[in-house]
Amino acid sequence: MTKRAVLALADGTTFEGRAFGAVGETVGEVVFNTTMYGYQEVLTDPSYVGQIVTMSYPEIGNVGANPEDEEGSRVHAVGMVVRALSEQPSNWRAKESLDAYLKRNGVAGIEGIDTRRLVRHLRTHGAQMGVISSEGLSPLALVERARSARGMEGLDLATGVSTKEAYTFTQPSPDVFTGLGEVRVPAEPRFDVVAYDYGLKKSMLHFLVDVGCRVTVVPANTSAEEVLARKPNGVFLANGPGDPAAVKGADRTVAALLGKVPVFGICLGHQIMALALGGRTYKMKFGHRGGNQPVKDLTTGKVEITAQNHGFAVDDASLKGLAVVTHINLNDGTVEGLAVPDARAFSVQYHPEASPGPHDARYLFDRFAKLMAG
Ligand SMILES: NC(=O)CC[C@H](N)C(=O)O
Repeated sequence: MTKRAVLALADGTTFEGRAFGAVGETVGEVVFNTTMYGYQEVLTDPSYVGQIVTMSYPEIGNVGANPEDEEGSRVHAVGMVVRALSEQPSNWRAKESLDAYLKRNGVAGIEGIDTRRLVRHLRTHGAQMGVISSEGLSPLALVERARSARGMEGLDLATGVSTKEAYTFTQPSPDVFTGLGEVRVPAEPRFDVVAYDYGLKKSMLHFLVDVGCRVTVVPANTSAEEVLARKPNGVFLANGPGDPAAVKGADRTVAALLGKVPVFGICLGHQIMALALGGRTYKMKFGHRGGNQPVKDLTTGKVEITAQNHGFAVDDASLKGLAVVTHINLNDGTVEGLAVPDARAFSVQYHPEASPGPHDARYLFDRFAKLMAG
């Protein structure tokens, strides 16, 4: 039996649909993702903590869910909005339907929504707080609830999802992804890398291993001294949820590492690196989420199609004299990458590990390996 559900936005817009996944109520920032596949990687990416994800592609759930495609240890998004939910998964890797998967993870979804209208609305009026509820409250009461919910700015969510203990990671990408022979993993690791876990995606670790790293993952609040005491060949700054400027002490810690060891940052890691250099970050109107964002590598002139998931960005002007902008987004001109050659440090706002998305930017992991090889 399908239950009626409502999606209410803080600006007063409401949508009616049917509940799927866990029944109940959830509050989060309503954002949209334009990727056509990979909804399970999206849902389990810890960068989506506190967010309700709208998939702009209309048919979602077709390939069900399976354990290998999880990027984090559970569903981290707090809600999901889709147009047409497929109840009959058709894929040899599927273990359960998307509906069952969300139920088991305790996350609420709403289907039957005009996601084209919703996405256009968010694009025009900006990402905003919203509520999904199947508890029979009036849409007006739900709008009130969305209005009084706290937004993303100033929220340190990374510290909460970071690992509590350090651990070592040595597994290359699973065969299902490398079976085409495109990746040759060195027999022996060549580099010891410390990875700061701000809410990392598993694929990043696999890709580091693929280029010859033995990775030690450490909690977000690990001091620079502790990291340097491990004598790593390089430090990796991972992705993560929330406002980069709110991650406690991270900018000072990274500032203390820059110049002492090669550094590579992705997404939240990139934003934290910019802050560590003295730059600024700001909240975007609706962010970039999807697998089709064009980015130009200014160092080679090449354009790559990239996977992205971010709601904050680095302020270009704030980097003047502090770092070189190496990549820009061709849709809106925002900063997509920076480098500090003297410090052997670089970072990108987008996701070279894709998952989901195109693999055009995989070369960046090799770039990091080359930097460490000296
Ligand atoms: N994927 C990420 O690391 C996201 C970074 C940050 N939370 C943002 O929204 O911009």
